[in-house]
Amino acid sequence: MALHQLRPAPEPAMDPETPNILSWPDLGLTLIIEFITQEEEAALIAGFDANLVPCFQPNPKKRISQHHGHHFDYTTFGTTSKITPVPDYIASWLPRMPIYKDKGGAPDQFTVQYYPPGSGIPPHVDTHSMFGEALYSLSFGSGVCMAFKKAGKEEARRIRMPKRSLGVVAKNDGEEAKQSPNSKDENKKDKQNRPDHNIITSAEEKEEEEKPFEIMLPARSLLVMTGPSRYGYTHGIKPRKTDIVDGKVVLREGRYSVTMRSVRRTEDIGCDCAYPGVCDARIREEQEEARKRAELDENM
Ligand SMILES: O=C(O)CCC(=O)C(=O)O
Ligand SMILES: [Fe+2]
Repeated sequence: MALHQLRPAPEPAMDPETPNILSWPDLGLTLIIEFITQEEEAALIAGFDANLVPCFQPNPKKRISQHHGHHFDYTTFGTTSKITPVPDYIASWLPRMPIYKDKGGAPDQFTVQYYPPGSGIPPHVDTHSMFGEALYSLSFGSGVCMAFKKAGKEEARRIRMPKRSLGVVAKNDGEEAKQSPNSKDENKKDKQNRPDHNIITSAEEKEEEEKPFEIMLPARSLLVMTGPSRYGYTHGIKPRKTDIVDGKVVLREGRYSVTMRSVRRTEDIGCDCAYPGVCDARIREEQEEARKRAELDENM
């Protein structure tokens, strides 16, 4: 993302009692610095590496993901029926996580990803209907700038495009190298390297209603997205080799993250957020109504 396309990041609020917590209350965004220790970080890296499929030859330009707990489904952007145990290198610090009972409760879906320098993840909104409100991202190995953009007309249009979202198979964005030692099926299904979630690619991002801004996520920090940042903004990582941190160009290094979500129970599936334009639940309802209307018209 060229610098001129960005707006300055909003200033975080800081409580002198907890200087390691930055928050953007208007966005529902919280960043906890040094959430895990260096030892926990080393254990996470060792655990991830040990979990790589033997002889797996990763594409050095693509990110690699591993799933624990409920497995992420790259077809529906929800979860598969597969559940595997959460490894100790994650379970050990989980009790320290801030849990919001009214925002989905404790996470039970864990995606660990490795981003080689230069790689990223396209701007997207994680599926509203499938996961609880609070989304967590723990960064380790290295930091990275994450871009946020208020979803506008363009995002609403894109999310309605066939094969881009709403539980239909998405097109290959060539971004992610998938390997999961736990599931050959997932690898097969994901052969085409499907993007995560409701992807809004940047290539045709023309009409910028509000420019994106970036926030630096340092190694060992925990980002929590709720409210507007979860439901009404896209988040993503621009594929590039450098970031600007405190006005200085910083070379990116390999970054890992654990994305944590809580899977909504069947009776809770749905969404009544304030962002119907980019809400898969509302769009599905909208499309269902349109289909019924068309059927009625046909029968008249
Ligand atoms: O790597 C990250 O911090 C975020 C990944 C993400 O947004 C996702 O998996 O939905
Ligand atoms: Fe995401």
